Amino acid sequence: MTRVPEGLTFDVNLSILFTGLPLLERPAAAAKAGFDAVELWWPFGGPDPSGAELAALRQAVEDAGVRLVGLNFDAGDMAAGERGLLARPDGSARFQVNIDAAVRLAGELGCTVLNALYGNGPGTDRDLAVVNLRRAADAAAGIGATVVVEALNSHENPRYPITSSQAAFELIEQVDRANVAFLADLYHLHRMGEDVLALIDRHADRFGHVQIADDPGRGAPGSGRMPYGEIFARLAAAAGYRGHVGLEYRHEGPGAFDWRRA
Ligand SMILES: O=C(O)C(=O)CO
Repeated sequence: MTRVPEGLTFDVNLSILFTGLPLLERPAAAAKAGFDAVELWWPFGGPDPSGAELAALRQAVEDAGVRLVGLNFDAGDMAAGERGLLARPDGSARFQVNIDAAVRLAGELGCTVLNALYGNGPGTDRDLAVVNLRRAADAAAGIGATVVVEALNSHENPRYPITSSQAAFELIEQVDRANVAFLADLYHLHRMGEDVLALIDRHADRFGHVQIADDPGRGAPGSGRMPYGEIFARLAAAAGYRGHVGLEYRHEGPGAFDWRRA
């Protein structure tokens, strides 16, 4: 049972929840479940989808009456384990093509958070990542959006080089753009042994977005051992962060959001 204080707003990640439905039916399912905001990993097979594909997604989001509040840039073949293109010499051209399409879609839907995953090694190139992040940030600035950098856990992502809040902060500092911030995915950080309560207390003002799941298992809050009652209380009290909290957990069958009613 998890107490949710006033002042926290949640959105549903439609790439990990409602996956039993076709993509275009998921925004309406989120609305029916009581949400007015959703987020997405890049949902297309390539970096530059057709106008018809983009229009269909836009229509589905608008018809459902929800707002897109987070969108990942194309991160390669996520189902095959790829986790971003930013720093990959063989993926950088694809990332650059995607910047336009992702920023355009985000702009049309009023989405102000764009997540750029770094890319798996071996062979990632830090300088390339910095160049690509600056390009993405400069394009995102044109629609008033922030680009976020996420740390993933190394148990599930053994070849992903950014696996701590500190590593993400260092990259963000190196990029040196006002609209580049940290995506605090509390599940990944907790799996890496970080003290997520202390992170919220000390660094909430550096968060551009927050995502949650419980650890272990990446299920709903309450399914694992993370102190979500306290996490929510600290997030609500933190002076620095007033954005959405993305529900990025797996759940099969009914009851995915019962923890909110508890
Ligand atoms: O790949 C993952 O696990 C993510 O959280 C991507 O945003």
